[in-house]
Amino acid sequence: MIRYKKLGYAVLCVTDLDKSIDFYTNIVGMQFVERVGETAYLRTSHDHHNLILEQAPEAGLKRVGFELEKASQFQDVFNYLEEKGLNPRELSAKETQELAQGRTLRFKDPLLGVTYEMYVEMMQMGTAYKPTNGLEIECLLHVVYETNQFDEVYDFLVNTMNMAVSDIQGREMAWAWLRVWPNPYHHSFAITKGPENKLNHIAYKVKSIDDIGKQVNVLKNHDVKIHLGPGRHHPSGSVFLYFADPDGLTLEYSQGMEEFPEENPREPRRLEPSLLTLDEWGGQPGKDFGKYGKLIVEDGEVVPQ
Ligand SMILES: CC(C)c1ccc(C(=O)O)c(O)c1O
Ligand SMILES: [Fe+2]
Repeated sequence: MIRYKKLGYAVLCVTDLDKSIDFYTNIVGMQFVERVGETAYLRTSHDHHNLILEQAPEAGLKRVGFELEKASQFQDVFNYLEEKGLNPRELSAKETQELAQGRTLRFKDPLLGVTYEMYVEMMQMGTAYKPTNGLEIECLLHVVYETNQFDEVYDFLVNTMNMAVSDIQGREMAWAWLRVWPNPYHHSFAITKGPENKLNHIAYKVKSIDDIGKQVNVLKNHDVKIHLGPGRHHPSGSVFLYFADPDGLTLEYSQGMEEFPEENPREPRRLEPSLLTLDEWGGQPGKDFGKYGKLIVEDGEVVPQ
């Protein structure tokens, strides 16, 4: 049984690392930690990193890191993933030291090829996170895929990765919002049915509604494309704002998401597939919403679409 502390970090491949470091610090509000060669570490908390940016020929999502609830659980999770045939690999001491993490394992999503990592004891920085531009991010909140293997990916995330279902959408399910139980947030992962296997967006939780309002003006002043928002999602109840990073990847700022108790959580709901479910305030996503971002396989291959 996997028990998660949280969705800890994502690794994004970017085509111009300097430009992306500038964007994720000065526009998004993350704090730069360090750059080692073609890899940059950024944080939104005491953690050493909550986002890694890697210079690459194509933009997309390469890895997702989950922090386990307890270090004592690490070996059991390793054994469980091995039993499931996922071929986990424990990182060497050199690799974990580079990452500033304790014991860490990696395995590939058998359907989509993205690497998942489970780690414990990420190094805690001596100073509190200080937003670079005054907009306060609290954590990486969720990763969303579009997939043409919806039922299989759903089955894997729920029955193998042990994610809990918070809500689904459609008569024939076409959206699912999943939480990394017992972490309380409504979803740390979501999937939507579509023609491709790709990244849809990643979301960061901001501290207050003011951060969303202020960000609208920051984005306008810097000519950054706003895809949708501000608006309110019906599933999680959060207020959101979506915008494009320098490679066109869709990022979300989110505030006020529903939190679930560990004991006796409410049942998942089957929600109507309408635009008003996605935005109660009636917004329509721009044409580039969720359009860019490959799912990148660690050894360099791109997963077939
Ligand atoms: C991608 C869509 C528009 C979506 C829908 C609902 C929520 C939520 O309830 O929080 C999201 O975060 C989304 O990204
Ligand atoms: Fe989202």
